[in-house]
Amino acid sequence: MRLRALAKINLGLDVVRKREDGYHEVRMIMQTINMYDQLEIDIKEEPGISITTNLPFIPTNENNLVYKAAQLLMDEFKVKKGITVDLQKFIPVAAGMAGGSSDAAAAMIGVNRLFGLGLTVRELMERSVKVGADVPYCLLRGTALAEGIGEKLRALPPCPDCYVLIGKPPVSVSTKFVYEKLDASEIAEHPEIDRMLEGLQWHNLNRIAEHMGNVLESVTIPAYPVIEEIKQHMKDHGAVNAMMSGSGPTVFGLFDDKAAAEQACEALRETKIARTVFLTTVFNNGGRHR
Ligand SMILES: C[C@@](CO)(OP(=O)(O)O)[C@H](O)COP(=O)(O)OP(=O)(O)OC[C@H]1O[C@@H](n2ccc(N)nc2=O)[C@H](O)[C@@H]1O
Ligand SMILES: Nc1ncnc2c1ncn2[C@@H]1O[C@H](COP(=O)(O)OP(=O)(O)O)[C@@H](O)[C@H]1O
Repeated sequence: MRLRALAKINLGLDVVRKREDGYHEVRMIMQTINMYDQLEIDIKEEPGISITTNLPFIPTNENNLVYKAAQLLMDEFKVKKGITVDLQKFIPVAAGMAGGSSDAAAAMIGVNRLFGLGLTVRELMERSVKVGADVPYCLLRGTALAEGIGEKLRALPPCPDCYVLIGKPPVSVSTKFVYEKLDASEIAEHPEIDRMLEGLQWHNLNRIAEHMGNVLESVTIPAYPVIEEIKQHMKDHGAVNAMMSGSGPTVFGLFDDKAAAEQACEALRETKIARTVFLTTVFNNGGRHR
């Protein structure tokens, strides 16, 4: 069975407070984009989970989020057989795009279908937060408000169609490191998530873009100033707005004009400040995972 694991960007990311257990309560506007990893999942007679991948530096053992997600369901339902998973990664790793979380979500969809477990997407979402805070959203997809640690989700009116330019500098960022460095009581400026919600309600891309903000930039950008350079480059080349996604270091720029987006993409490639440069669109089909 072949499945696509789609990447996300955070159109807005606010941190409300730090909890006793170290996790942070957030208010985020999530958006799925048309950039994806591909999973080929099949049943094998012998028990166990065997993972192969095109990237030599990511784990193929129980540290892979695909392994964790599949094992969670296979243990609960006492599945006797095993699975093989071939994971073709195209989403940048440790980039703030939820690549691993989305692979985990796809693995849960796959195991549920292959073994006929009969769980609804909602039931998978409830279990998936154990694998990672972003996994429930990766199961839901589309435009959504995420609260709690990211697992309390409300589907929102879809983000207006637009072009999304991705630029990832050649550095990797650990989500844990960024949250640990953030002082939640000292956030200078909180993004106006409610204004963004209005923008979505009115289907107004400019209104949404105007209020984009990510409090984690205050940790990641001082560590990697190249992020600011990429943002500025996108804005100078016609982006309606540009911002860091999640804990970074990936920057995305939103464009309402295809020609401008293509020119900005070419110009960013030429600078070589970003290693991965990719032009895509927002994904709003929702519904069925394929
Ligand atoms: C920042 C965000 C924004 O969408 O995404 P990424 O940059 O990772 O893509 C998420 O909040 C990341 O979610 P996710 O990557 O699933 O987090 P987890 O694996 O559950 O947690 C990794 C570490 O981040 C911290 N963490 C995570 C989520 C949260 N709400 N508060 C936290 O403090 C915890 O220290 C945890 O040990
Ligand atoms: N399926 C997976 N794909 C990518 N990384 C994974 C996966 N499973 C576990 N990891 C580990 O998780 C770390 C962060 O993964 P990733 O999901 O790409 O980060 P982010 O959520 O910031 O985009 C990596 O450094 C990698 O070692």
